[in-house]
Amino acid sequence: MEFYLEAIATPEVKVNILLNGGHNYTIWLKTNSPLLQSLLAVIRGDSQPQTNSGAQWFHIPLENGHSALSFPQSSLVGVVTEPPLLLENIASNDLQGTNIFPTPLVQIDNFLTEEEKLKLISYSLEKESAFVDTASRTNTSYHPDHRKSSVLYQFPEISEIFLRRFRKAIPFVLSKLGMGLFPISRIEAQLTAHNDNNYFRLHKDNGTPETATRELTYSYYFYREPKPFYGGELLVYDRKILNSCDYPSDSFQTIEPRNNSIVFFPSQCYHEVLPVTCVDKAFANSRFTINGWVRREENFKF
Ligand SMILES: O=C(O)CCC(=O)C(=O)O
Ligand SMILES: [Fe+2]
Repeated sequence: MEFYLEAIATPEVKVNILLNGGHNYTIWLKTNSPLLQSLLAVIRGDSQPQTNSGAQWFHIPLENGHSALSFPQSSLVGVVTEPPLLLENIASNDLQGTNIFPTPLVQIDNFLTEEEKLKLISYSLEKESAFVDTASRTNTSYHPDHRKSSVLYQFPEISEIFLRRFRKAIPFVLSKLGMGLFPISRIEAQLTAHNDNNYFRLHKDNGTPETATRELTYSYYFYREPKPFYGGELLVYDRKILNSCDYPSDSFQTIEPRNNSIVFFPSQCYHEVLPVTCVDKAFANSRFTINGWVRREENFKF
């Protein structure tokens, strides 16, 4: 199922520009405005080097163009943004001679109410016959055993329960992960079941042209109590950059699929689901998830 939203992340950001000498000015900018990107690039220290013609300048129209704020790039000391836009400090990581980037990750417990979670469980059990094998969509002759699980792509009856909570969490989650806000084109969601000896081998979620706009991966876990399976941990790997390509590093975090918890991480990070052991093999005793991806608008670049 795919949900189309206008943009749940704030479309406009309040930016307080801090200049040398203690001056500051507040303006409002769209999250995808080139001016905002340029201001952030200067703060990050990755703007173009200055040319012979002298210092580069910012010229910012104010009051519908009746006045302008002009200052050289070198006067920009910082910006205060509301909501917070956090910058990934790639440059300083390079300086330290490391090409390993720890994956930021957030897991939130008690994401839904107990009643809502129970409703998701009984809904999933009612729909057992509508679940399909994931193998046909994911496995290839090259990787015949890449994934084993079953999935339900349509579940309109319960999407609202989940989405209500999900929408609210996004700005907090992006800020916790150190990811900037982005205009959201859509949120994808699927309901999966991992039963005995089901797994999903190492992969990342945005590695093809069709999936390239996925920015944020999430997985919400729910199942019957007492916990009817073991295994099924999610391993999320740190990133290793070599010759501008990224690979999973040897280091990873192990996420216990705690009942009624949701985990978030950037879609560019490699991860895998370890095999589940579900002794009685009953569908009702599966490790269930609602999982998916938050996509940015196609033409938006960080
Ligand atoms: O079930 C999980 O914990 C993650 C699933 C996953 O990685 C995916 O569906 O792409
Ligand atoms: Fe994945």
